[in-house]
Amino acid sequence: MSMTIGNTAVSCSKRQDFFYAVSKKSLINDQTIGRSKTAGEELLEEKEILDEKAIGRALTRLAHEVIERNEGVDSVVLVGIKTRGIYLAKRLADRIKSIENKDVAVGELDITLYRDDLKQKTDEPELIGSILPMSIESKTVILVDDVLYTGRTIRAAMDALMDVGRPQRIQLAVLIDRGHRELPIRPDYIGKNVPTSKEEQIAVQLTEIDGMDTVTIRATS
Ligand SMILES: O=P(O)(O)OC[C@H]1O[C@H](OP(=O)(O)OP(=O)(O)O)[C@H](O)[C@@H]1O
Ligand SMILES: O=c1cc[nH]c(=O)[nH]1
Repeated sequence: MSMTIGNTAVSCSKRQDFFYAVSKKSLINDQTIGRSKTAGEELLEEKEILDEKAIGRALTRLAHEVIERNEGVDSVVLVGIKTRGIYLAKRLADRIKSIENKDVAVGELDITLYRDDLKQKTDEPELIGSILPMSIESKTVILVDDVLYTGRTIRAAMDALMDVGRPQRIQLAVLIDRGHRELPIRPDYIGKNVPTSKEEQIAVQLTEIDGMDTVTIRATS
C-alpha cells in the first residue's frame, strides 16, 4: 500500500500504516531524524542502514551466491513476494542475466494479512493472488522478499507454492533479516542481518515504487 504526503510518495506496509499516520513531518528524505515531539505525535527516530549503493552491492552479491550455490541457474526460478520482493526478484534476475547471460523466470505471490473477524482469529498472512508464468515442477524456487521477520509471510508463500506444484526445493532470499522468527524458517541468502527490537520497524523503499532506494530503521514507541 502507498500514500502521498505532500509531493512525496510514501510506501506503507500493513505494519507501517500507524507510523506514517503519526510521522508526516519526518519524511523519508531525512537520513537520520532525531526530533522533538509535536502535538499529536510520538517521538520517532529514523536511521538509514542501507543506501542505494549498499542495496546494489548486496543484490549483486546475492546474485553471485545464487549462481554459485545452484551451480548455475538452469533449474532456478525466482518468485517475488508483493510488494517489494517482486522488484527485488526482478533486479536479481537482471543481475544474474548480466553475470551468466541466462534468463531466469520471475513469478509473483501476493501474500496479505487476512483478518477473520467472525472467528476472532489473529491476523495471518494468506495468498490473495499469484502470477506464475512458469512451471515450478522440479525447479529450485527462490522466494524473494524485502524483510524477514516472524516468518509467517514466507510460510504462507511456501504453502501457496506447494499447492500449485512440486518444486525440487525452495530457497529464500531476503534483503533484510531482522530476527524475531516465530517459525523455523531460515533464509539461504541475506542482504543484511539487522538485529532489532520488536519495537523497531524496518522500512525498505525501492525506486520502482517509492522513488528512492533506501532501508531505514526506526523506533515505533
Ligand atoms: O516475516 P513476517 O512477519 O511475515 O514479515 C515480513 C513481511 O512483512 C512485510 O510485508 P507487509 O505484509 O508489511 O506488506 P508489504 O510488503 O506490501 O509492505 C515484508 O515485506 C514481508 O513480506
Ligand atoms: O520491520 C518490519 C517487519 C515486517 N515487515 C517490514 O517491512 N518491516
